[in-house]
Amino acid sequence: MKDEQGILFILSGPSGVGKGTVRKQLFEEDSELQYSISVTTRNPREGEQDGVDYFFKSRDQFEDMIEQNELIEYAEYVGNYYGTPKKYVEDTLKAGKDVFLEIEVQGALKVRDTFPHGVFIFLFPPSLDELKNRIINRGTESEELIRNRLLEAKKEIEMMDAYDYVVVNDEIDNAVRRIQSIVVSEHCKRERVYQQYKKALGSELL
Ligand SMILES: Nc1ncnc2c1ncn2[C@@H]1O[C@H](COP(=O)(O)OP(=O)(O)OP(=O)(O)O)[C@@H](O)[C@H]1O
Ligand SMILES: Nc1nc2c(ncn2[C@@H]2O[C@H](COP(=O)(O)O)[C@@H](O)[C@H]2O)c(=O)[nH]1
Repeated sequence: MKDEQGILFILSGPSGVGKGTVRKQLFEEDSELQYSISVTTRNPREGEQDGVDYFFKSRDQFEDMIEQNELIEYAEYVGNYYGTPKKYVEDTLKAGKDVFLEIEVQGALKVRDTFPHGVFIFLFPPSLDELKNRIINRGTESEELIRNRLLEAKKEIEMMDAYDYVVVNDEIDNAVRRIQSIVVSEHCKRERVYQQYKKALGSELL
């Protein structure tokens, strides 16, 4: 028996740890989760598409969305805004489907306030050297931006105790398997709660 509401999963962690890579593989293998596409004011990277990777907006457009209360959370991260559209998340959860966010740490902590039953997963690098190598080798940021993202990473890693799960992204396949196990486990927990209620209320629920 499934809960009426879907479950909100939040994947977070420092820049370059592999959130996007792991999320893409997870979605190739798991069609049950719904990805919430974020809004950002940063410029598209080569190959990124509006409405697929992000909704790309100007700062004015983003600030209008803030004023109109259209975002569950937003953060200013290394000079650009990033935010999660409220309507898509609320409607999808209400329809009983699980929603998956991939966002940075300041924003994730704000989501806790409005979705205390969300499942917060911190993706952790096998080492800080490896984290640095991954950002550098991705080749999408200038040296200055890489330095700023690494400075943020240190602060972000300090916040990992606020999460429900920490998943090490040593190998992509391993990290995906771990997240899939979390998804299954969270469904089982909710199933168990339902069974307890069912037992307590007896035939009224049947
Ligand atoms: N397990 C892994 N082993 C080796 N390389 C990896 C692994 N996971 C991701 N990578 C590589 O690390 C780089 C950063 O990955 P990715 O862009 O997914 O990180 P991210 O956490 O989404 O970063 P950002 O927050 O900056 O968007 C990419 O070049 C990706 O191919
Ligand atoms: N607080 C939010 N953070 C978000 C959101 N969407 C993405 N992100 C995170 O921003 C950084 C930088 O992303 P990049 O694409 O420029 O590398 C990264 O940690 C993303 O996970 C969001 O809606 N809210």
